[in-house]
Amino acid sequence: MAAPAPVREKPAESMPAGAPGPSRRIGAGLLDPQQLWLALPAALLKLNPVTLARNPVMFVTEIGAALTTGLAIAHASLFGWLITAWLWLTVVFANLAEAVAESRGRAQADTLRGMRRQTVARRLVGWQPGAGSGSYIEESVGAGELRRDDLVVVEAGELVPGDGDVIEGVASIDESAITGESAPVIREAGGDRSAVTGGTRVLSDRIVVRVTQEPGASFLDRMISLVEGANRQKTPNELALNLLLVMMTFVFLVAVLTLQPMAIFSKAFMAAAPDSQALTADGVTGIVLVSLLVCLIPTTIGGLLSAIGIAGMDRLVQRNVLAMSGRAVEAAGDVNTLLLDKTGTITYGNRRASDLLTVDSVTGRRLADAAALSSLADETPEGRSIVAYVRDKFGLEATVPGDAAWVPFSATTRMSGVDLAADASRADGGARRLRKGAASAVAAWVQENGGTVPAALDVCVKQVSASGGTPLAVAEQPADGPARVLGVVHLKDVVKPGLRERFAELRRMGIRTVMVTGDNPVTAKAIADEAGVDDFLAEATPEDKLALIKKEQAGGHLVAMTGDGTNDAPALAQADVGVAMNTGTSAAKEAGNMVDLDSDPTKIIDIVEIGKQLLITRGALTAFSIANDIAKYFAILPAMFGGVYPALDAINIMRLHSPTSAILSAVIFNAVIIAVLIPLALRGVRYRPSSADSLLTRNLWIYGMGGLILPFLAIKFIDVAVVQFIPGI
Ligand SMILES: Nc1ncnc2c1ncn2[C@@H]1O[C@H](COP(=O)(O)OP(=O)(O)OP(=O)(O)O)[C@@H](O)[C@H]1O
Ligand SMILES: [K+]
Ligand SMILES: [Mg+2]
Repeated sequence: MAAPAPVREKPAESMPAGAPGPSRRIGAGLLDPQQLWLALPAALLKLNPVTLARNPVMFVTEIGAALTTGLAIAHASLFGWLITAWLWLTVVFANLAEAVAESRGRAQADTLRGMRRQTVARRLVGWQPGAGSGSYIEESVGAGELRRDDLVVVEAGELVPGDGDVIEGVASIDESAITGESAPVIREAGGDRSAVTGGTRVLSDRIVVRVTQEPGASFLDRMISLVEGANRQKTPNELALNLLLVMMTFVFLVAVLTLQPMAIFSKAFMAAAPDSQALTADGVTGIVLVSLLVCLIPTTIGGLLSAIGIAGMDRLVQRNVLAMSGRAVEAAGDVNTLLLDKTGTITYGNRRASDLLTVDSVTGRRLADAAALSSLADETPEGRSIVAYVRDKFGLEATVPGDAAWVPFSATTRMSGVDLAADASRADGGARRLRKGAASAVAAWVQENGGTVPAALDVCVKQVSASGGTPLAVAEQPADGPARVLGVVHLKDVVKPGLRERFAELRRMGIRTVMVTGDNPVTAKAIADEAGVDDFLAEATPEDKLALIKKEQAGGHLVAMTGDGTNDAPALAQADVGVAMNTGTSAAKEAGNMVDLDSDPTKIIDIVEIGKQLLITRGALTAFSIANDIAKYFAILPAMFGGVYPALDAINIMRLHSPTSAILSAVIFNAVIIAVLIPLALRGVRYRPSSADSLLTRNLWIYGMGGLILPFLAIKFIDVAVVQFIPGI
């Protein structure tokens, strides 16, 4: 088997824009008028009151439009029909915003669905690791029939039939169908790069995969429903804002209803004043009241709210991040602390044996033999690399001894090894126990078993660690004597490039980066310095990682965690934003609430920016919406009652042509502003790295003031145009 190629290298600072693949399609945020046109049928379907009822502001607007339609039919007037048309347009524009946001995902969902081809799976029955070919049977089944824990074999040229973890073998895999990245990636048994995704293609070698999905619940299925926004749940923030909008709508509804007697009263008055006939015609009072209500309720934000949320998710998908919950996207906007796993996240994650260092009088051969023997059943990449290194360097072909009890690696013990029974066929055939692992764990094991730890171990460990390598101490215990240290294996890994600049950027955004690793403090420090993180936690067990997150959260911080390993899973689940590397294990991907298809730890910067932008866009458009409703109040009220209550003339600052033109202009503005703001809702307001608070305040001011001033100018302008083009208004 060929030596595994390094994981694809990928500059961390730039995304290859426009690279092929399903996730990079429409230019981010740009709204092409054709998109609006194509989304129109979907927008019209959304007029169905049952669907619209989920959006209370627009639901009330639709009821209003239905009412004025009835009134316009009963008492036909140009004014009545114009208002009715613009009220319906208001609802259609709001639906259009949501439909356009959804349509961007739909195109991608179609591409993905095309990939969900029915493949044939080669299911293994009765298979055991290392089993010979006669001991199990292979059967062909449709990929759709695979269940969790089924075992399948996939060979070069075949499609992986379902999501799962590699449990035997190493293969290079083409994941471009999912990630849009054409360079093949390595997937291998045992380590943190074991997850494979259904629909990807094995390019070389042969792997056995344990299926981790139930039918219909694959990664691809989840990705499809995600990009379609099919079962998008409202986030807690959205629900809170929605509640506020409902309350405002209710208050204005009551306010407008209580105007009804006043309106009737003023109608009697106005009937006496022959110059203001317009508002006294039959049916007009109802139309005016509905117009007033629709202008006062927060239609702008009510119409754009859901599009803002969908667009935020969509922006993530365009950067190859799949967010499983909208809540996580919002939390990302407020993150203060970022924890990163070392191996596989900050480094490429293929730790390989590169040297052996003996202590005291131990011979290199003896250390090599012990290291290889203790690794024979160690299916981690580290374990396999040790066997391969010893074979290549010493020509030693370690064979599986008859009676061996394997001790598998665990992140908690940080050791692995084997207990060998006496074997006369070997030169050193006595029974013995071998261990390899983190130096502190192995040293403790040696002491527990009657041995002493030589000073030379510390020297070797420091030497390896100082270079950023991972030292694995190797020790043995003969049946009749104390345990002793044999030496150290140097495992090398490579730090991903470009991290330093990106972590500096995070610092500017007010986010502290902390590397957490199971490795020793010296290695951790070397890698932390090289990568430029703010802080690190070494010799961390999965429990330590979890505890660190809980501690940060107890201090009121929102925590993001990026990781790839099964041992990161509890922490990924606990974090407010848990980003799993796509190269990682299924456990990690299931625990987190986001998956980065590019496995780029600095992607969190984009995620945070998108989260902040989402929060700011929503805040800004809410401020704008409420401010411009206030302005409309000044346009309509004086127009309605100015003739009856001359005192109202004081607030009639707009001096619009006539009561009817004033009301029509306000309704037109109210509808058009939704359409005008669709691109902004989809693209998000401009974002520059700086603290979220000051940004939010600044935007609230800009959009609040803008929302207050703009309607005065725009309504005045529309009024002039209306009078110009529609005589008799
Ligand atoms: N196959 C193995 N056999 C024995 N010991 C190992 C093996 N792999 C790793 N170790 C030791 O256990 C320690 C913890 O490894 P683990 O992969 O759990 O780290 P981690 O917590 O995921 O942190 P990171 O991935 O950031 O390095 C390693 O630093 C190493 O000393
Ligand atoms: K409004
Ligand atoms: Mg790890």
